[in-house]
Amino acid sequence: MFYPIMLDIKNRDIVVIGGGKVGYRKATNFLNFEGKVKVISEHFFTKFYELENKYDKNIILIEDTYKKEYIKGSFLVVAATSSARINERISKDCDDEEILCNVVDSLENSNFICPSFINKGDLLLAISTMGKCPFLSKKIREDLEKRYSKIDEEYIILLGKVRNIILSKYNHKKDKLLKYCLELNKEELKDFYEELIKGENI
Ligand SMILES: C[C@@]1(CC(=O)O)C2=NC(=C\c3[nH]c(c(CCC(=O)O)c3CC(=O)O)Cc3[nH]c(c(CC(=O)O)c3CCC(=O)O)/C=C3\N/C(=C\2)[C@@H](CCC(=O)O)[C@]3(C)CC(=O)O)/[C@H]1CCC(=O)O
Ligand SMILES: NC(=O)c1ccc[n+]([C@@H]2O[C@H](COP(=O)([O-])OP(=O)(O)OC[C@H]3O[C@@H](n4cnc5c(N)ncnc54)[C@H](O)[C@@H]3O)[C@@H](O)[C@H]2O)c1
Repeated sequence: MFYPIMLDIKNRDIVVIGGGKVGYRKATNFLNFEGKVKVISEHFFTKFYELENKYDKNIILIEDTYKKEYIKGSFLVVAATSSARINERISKDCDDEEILCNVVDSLENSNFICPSFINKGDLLLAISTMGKCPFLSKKIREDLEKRYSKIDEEYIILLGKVRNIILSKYNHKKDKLLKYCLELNKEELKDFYEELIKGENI
């Protein structure tokens, strides 16, 4: 069973082995969450070189065949080569070193998996099928993106501020007020925030 967890990967050493499209997707997500990513691969998908420009010191590309020394001391590993045999070996090496490992072609050899997700400011929605059908996770992600397209970073920050006022000043009717807030669009929520501050009509 895979337990959902939010992991702080800022400045943590993450090793991705395999520089193809799948390795690229995983590496990009780790970089966006401020991890330090080392990618080991015999060849690199061209878009990797754009990551070098964008993320500078947070990404290192090493053109080589996998060796165990590359994973030593790392926080997380992703085995994303096109060789099932090598991916399995990486998983065993990670077990020996007690490092968490995601193997992109084998659920059985993975002790963590990557969900599909939507991230807008401090809102994070993650979807997983426990590995049964990643394509369904992707489809649900796309549907949710359409459904919640109006939610953005500013809206979440504002909602956090409104909630703080409700909890501190109107705690006795917090359920009713929080429910009401979620019916408002961003502009209406801004007005409601002002009213809460002034203590009007609450
Ligand atoms: C969600 C997402 C996140 C991400 O990658 O970060 C993700 N896979 C995505 C896409 C995708 N993956 C595959 C296809 C082709 C269609 C198909 O086969 O279904 C597509 C669709 C596409 O690419 O369009 C093929 C595939 N995937 C896995 C295997 C191996 C196996 O099943 O054993 C194979 C067969 C490989 C082969 O050909 O041999 C395994 C895994 N893929 C997972 C995650 C984990 C379970 C997630 C869950 O619980 O749902 C898990 C277990 C491990 C992991 O990778 O962490 C990302 C969508 C991101 C987005 O766009 O939102
Ligand atoms: N989990 C997922 O989301 C998902 C999705 C699609 C495919 N897959 C699986 O992921 C695997 C990788 O897919 P891809 O499209 O990125 O493949 P790809 O062929 O584009 O890339 C694989 C990379 O691995 C490198 N490589 C191979 N052997 C190596 C070794 N011994 N040491 C270092 N590097 C090595 C190659 O140089 C290549 O750059 C596929 O085999 C497929 O089974 C997983």
